[in-house]
Amino acid sequence: MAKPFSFKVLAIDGKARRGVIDMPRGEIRTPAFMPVGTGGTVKTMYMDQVRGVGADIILGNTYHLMLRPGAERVARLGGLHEFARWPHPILTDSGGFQVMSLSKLRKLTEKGVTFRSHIDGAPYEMSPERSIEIQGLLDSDIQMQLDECTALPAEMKEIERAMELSLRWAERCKTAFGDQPGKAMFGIVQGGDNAALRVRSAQALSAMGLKGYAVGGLAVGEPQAVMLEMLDITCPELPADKPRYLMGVGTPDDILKSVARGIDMFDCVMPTRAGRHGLAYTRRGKVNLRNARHADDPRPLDEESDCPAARDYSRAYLHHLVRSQEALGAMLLTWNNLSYYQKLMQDIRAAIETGSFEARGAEISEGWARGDI
Ligand SMILES: CNc1nc2cc3c(=O)[nH]c(N)nc3c(CCN)c2[nH]1
Repeated sequence: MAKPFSFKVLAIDGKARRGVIDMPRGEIRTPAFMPVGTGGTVKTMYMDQVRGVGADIILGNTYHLMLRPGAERVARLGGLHEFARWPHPILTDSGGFQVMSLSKLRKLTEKGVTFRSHIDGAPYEMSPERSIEIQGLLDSDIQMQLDECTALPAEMKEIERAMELSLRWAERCKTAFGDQPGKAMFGIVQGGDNAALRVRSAQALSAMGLKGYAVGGLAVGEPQAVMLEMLDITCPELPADKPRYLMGVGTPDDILKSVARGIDMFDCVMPTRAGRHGLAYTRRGKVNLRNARHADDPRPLDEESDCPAARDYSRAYLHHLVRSQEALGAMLLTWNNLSYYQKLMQDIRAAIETGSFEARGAEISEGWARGDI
């Protein structure tokens, strides 16, 4: 690997950072939003469209790909980039979160987690070492440690146990990952909604000198205020010269407020999942195309957008597609939503560069509040 992994902070506005991650497969402009490509596909999108809306990196999932088509098979076929025809960076989640939220009959021990596939019930086990091995077979550029995400609300003792286990697993993942200059392994801060545990987790992970840090254990049902409070507590404990990735977040409002607290990377199924359910994200807020009020509306979603899905199709047509459950409905709305999310990130990056993040954020939020005429 010629080029090693590097992160540079180019501008700071308050606690918001504009940066760039440089990797052999390309650069990642931060703050960045990663479209979720769970099974090696960003559902209903061609990869050149995903690139076309401005995504620099997508997310893949160890859990899904190990079950189907299998990590060794993807490796035999040249790795995930070759398999899915996405030549740019890919971040893969480690599988722990997905095991706990999707699989059946799972058993968690110090060694790792054993579980049965939600697809065919076959038995599997996932240790920190196996998770890193699978992410290597996928040829993932940014690999996540195996962790245990505690569902909230939870007792402090339970949160503490999972946080400490995740720290031990971070050490094992660091050892298993070894020294791969062109790739990165990120640690994941746990600690639930408990300030002291969050600080302990962040400090212990920082001491491991990893290339990047995720804030996990959030967006699991807690109020936004609690999530933001945990960011206020956690971000200052993480190295300022390393990327910070808030896992599973979020709505456009979550993203604005989290960038303001020092987060650099996001992933969320919302834009893609909402697109498949008839929901459009626009600069004037959300539009539910299932609603009959759109049946005769000749206007596009956003005449000023540079995305054809937002500019060239009437709401009436989109309403028709959604009501008729036509595949094109999900395709156009997903395309619109990912385009809107990437435009939001582009606005955020530009605003931080010009020191106008707070004002621009207020303008963007007012656009949503004005609502869709
Ligand atoms: C939707 N909310 C949400 N919270 C998460 C926390 C973790 C978390 O604490 N750990 C890991 N490994 N993944 C998480 C994910 C999956 C991110 N694609 C989360 N998603």
